[in-house]
This record gives sequence, C-alpha cells and structure tokens, in this order.
Amino acid sequence: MYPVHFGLDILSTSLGLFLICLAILFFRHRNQWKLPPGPAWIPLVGNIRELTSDPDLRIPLKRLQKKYGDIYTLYIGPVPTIVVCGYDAIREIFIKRGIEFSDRPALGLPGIILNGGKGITTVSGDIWKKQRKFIIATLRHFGLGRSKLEDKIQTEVKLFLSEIENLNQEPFKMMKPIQTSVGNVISHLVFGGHFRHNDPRFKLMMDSLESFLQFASTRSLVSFIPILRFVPGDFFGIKNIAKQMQVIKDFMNELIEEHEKKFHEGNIADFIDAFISEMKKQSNGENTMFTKEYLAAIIMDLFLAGTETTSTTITWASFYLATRPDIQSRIFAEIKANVGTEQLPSMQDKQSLVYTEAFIMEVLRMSNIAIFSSPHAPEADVWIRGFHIPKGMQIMPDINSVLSDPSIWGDPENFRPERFVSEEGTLLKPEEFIPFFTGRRNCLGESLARMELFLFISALVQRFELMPPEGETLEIKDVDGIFGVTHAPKPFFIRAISRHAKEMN
Ligand code: HEM
Repeated sequence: MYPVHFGLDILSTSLGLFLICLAILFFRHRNQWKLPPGPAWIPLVGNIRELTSDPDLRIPLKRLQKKYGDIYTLYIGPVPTIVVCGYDAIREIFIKRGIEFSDRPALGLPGIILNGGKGITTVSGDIWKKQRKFIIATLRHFGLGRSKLEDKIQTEVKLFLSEIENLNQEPFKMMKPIQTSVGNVISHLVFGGHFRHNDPRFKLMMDSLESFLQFASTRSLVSFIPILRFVPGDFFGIKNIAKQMQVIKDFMNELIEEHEKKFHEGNIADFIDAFISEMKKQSNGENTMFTKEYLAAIIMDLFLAGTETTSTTITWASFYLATRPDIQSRIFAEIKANVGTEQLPSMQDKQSLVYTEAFIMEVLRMSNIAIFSSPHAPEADVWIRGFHIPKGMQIMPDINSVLSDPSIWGDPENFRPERFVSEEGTLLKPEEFIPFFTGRRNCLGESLARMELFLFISALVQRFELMPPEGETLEIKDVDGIFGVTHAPKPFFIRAISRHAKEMN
C-alpha cells in the first residue's frame, strides 16, 4: 500500500504543479497578448470537448465561427490556436499579408516522429524558401505540368484500369488500388521508376504511411496532448508508430543508397539524382540543407502529402459517381462525344470535357479533404484586426468555412457540378475555390494533383460504370465523416461494370 500511496502523491503533486504552471502561462498570455475571443478551455485538454461534440467536425467549427466571429482562439490540447474563417479574413491574412504568415508552428509529436523538422511541410523561414524553390524547379524539370509526366501518369492509369477489370465486377474498396497508383506517380518523379501493385516492399511502405496518417490525425489523443507520450507502455501506440516510421525511413534510405552507387553527373534522371548532385556541389558549405537526412525527409513528405490527398479525392469521386447515375451518364456522354471510347482521355481533351472537370471541382469542394489546411505561424509578433498575436503561434485556416459558405455558393449542401459551368458552357474558376489553399504556402503539388484527378477519373468513367453492390444502396450518411489528416469517407464497397463487356452482351 505505501509505495502506491507514495506514487500517487508524487503524481498528484506533479499534476497540480503542472496545471498551476499552465494557468500562469495562460494568464500571462492573456495579459501579454491580445488574443481573439474563444470558448473557455480546460488545462491540458483545451477545447477537445467542443471539437468532439459532433462526429462531423464541420458542425462544431461552424458553431464556433457563428459565436466568436471569423477569427477566434481555440485550444487544441494545450496549444492555443487562432482559427481563421471566411474568404475575406483568409485573403487578408494569407494572400495580402502572406509573407508574414508563411512559417509553420513548432513541431507537434507527429512531426517529431516523422522527420524531426527536416521535410518541406514542417520547415520555416529561409530553409523553407530555398527548399520549396529547389523542389518546384526540380519537379518541373522532370515534367510537372508537362506531357513528359502525362505519359507516366497514363502508365499508372492503364495498370489501375486492369486491376479494376480483374475484379470481374466483384464489389471492392477504391482506396487500396488508387493509393498504390498515385503512390507510383510520385515514385516516377522521385525514384525514376514504379513498383508492381503487389510488390511486398512497396506495399509495406504504403501500409506504414497509412498507419502514420491515422496516428497523426487531428482527432488522435496524442496529437492533442503530446505529453501522453511519456505514459509507460504503449497505450497510445507511439512505439508502434515509431517502428512503422522506421520501415518507411529504411525504404527511402535504401533507394537513396542505390541512387548514390549509380550516380553519374551526366545522367540526372530523377529527383533523388538532382538532390545528390546539389549535395555534392554544396558539400563544403556550412548549415546546408542539402544532406541525406533532408533528402529522406523531403521524399517522405512528397509521398505523404501527395498520396493520401489524391487517393482520398478519387475515392470520394467514385462515391459520387456510384450514387449519382444521372451525373455519371452525363460525364460518360461528354467523354464519348469528344474523345470516343477507344483511346484514353488526355490532357489535350481537358478543354472540351468541361462538365467532367466541373464534376472534379465539385468533388474537391464537397469532400473538402483538407478542412484545416496545414497550420501556419507568423514569423514575428503581429496585429490582426485589433488582436496581438505572438511569433510562432499556431494559425489554422478553416477551408470548410469558405467552401461551404452559402453567400458564395448559394446551395453549398447540394452536389451540383453545374455551379462551375457558365451559361456559355465554359468552366468557371471562382477565386473562393481553394481546396489546395492559397497564398505563398499553397499546395506545392496542385498541378500534379489536378492532372492525376482528370486522367484517372475520366478514364474510370470511360471504361466502367460504377454502382453500389447488387441489392444495396449507398448514401452520404453511410460514408461521411472520418476526420483524420484528411476528411475521408468511411470505407464503402462499389462495383465497376466494364462498359465494353456490357455492350458485347
Ligand atoms: C487532391 C489533392 C491535394 C489536395 C486537396 C492538397 C491540399 C493541400 C493543402 C490544403 C495544403 C496546405 C497548404 C498550406 O499549408 O497553406 C497542401 C500542402 C502541400 N501539398 Fe498538397 N494537396 C493535394 C495533392 C498534393 C500532391 C499530389 C502533392 C505532391 C507533390 C502535394 C504536395 C504538397 C506539399 C509538399 C505541401 C506543403 C507545401 C509547403 O509547406 O510549402 N499535394 N496541399
């Protein structure tokens, strides 16, 4: 008994002291800074109660915006966070004053486990500027936004279509095959090659990526309360996730070593080669970001940022196609009239496939996969609309508040691709359409993602008719509402009926 009591005394005293320190910090914050208003919070867990008050995260966020206005303070665990809602506030802060708000806040636990702050997505200041410039220039060199890359994507589209064909109309979940396909598009750019859909090494790496993303989700308890990592044992799965991250790091390091062995300055074939070349040029410089550690972290970021996002969007698209046969028929009719059914749609066809592109935009708007974008931080102390916010404080743009704003879209709750088509039949591109966010730190892979979405989705509709499994119905209430790193649909089954086989019967 005694040792237990002793242990509890120490624990309760430490906890008490910790809470007092937090309270002091809070009142110092309030006095020192003039933070925007927000709901009362509980030390350590912050506003977790408000954020989890509805399984659909968008509902409490709307409630908070209504009560506290377009800029309010929310405690995510113990971390004070400024939430920015509505297009006007987002434009004012992230576009007009973008230079001041392009940093990232200090790393949370997922970032520490992921790359210790060395990848592109988590860095700030000068390192971020140099890295972003290098990555964009190098990816462009290897075809980003050009026909060179289109050929590589089409290779993956064909493999994806034959995977679906091989299912012989059996019900399947879209996420797995599409994840491998878009992961392979990144592989082409980064490693200069791709992996078979059943390659065990690639599969292990992709599964580990998925586990990491689930762990890093905004709703995982340790993301809210990083101090929980010190709880003995592995109740929160942190050791397990660190092990999975090691699998990914080993995979990346093996590929980097293979590239180093074959490296030839006259034959720079992919992103890794280009980075190694720069590493050699800068090997004498101090504080260089061209090191093997940075390279591994950047590649990991490109996989993480480029795979889950695109595959989740295509999975949402397959849901809307399967549940809205009227829309699916209209897309197919457009493809049939403008491209035919023999050759796959290409980027050249995009201009004539206005309704197909409008459908993709509506999927991006409705599914709204990056609800909180990524956190930003001011590079110095700043004033916004009369509030005084310290350097480095976490600032979250609420993208959903823009993509579902009735004053912009009229009927945001309805899935209606026509909203992106003008009376003259041309594609409308409203500036408030910001699924890739906006400003200086917007999505670095937007042009790649939009190319992939167009080529995969148009080919899917050209070759297959998607529908729910036989005798079953599928509705938005069945799939809506997993708010992890992305807003993903709950797993669901669909069937793909080959249009060619249907015609032959
Ligand atoms: C439908 C697909 C995608 C969506 C909706 C999406 C959305 C986003 C959003 C909202 C951000 C945060 C921007 C910010 O911090 O302000 C972001 C950042 C980023 N995205 Fe994407 N993304 C997609 C696909 C891709 C792809 C294919 C790549 C591959 C290269 C990629 C690479 C990145 C990177 C590297 C960043 C961090 C940029 C930085 O910190 O400077 N994304 N994306």
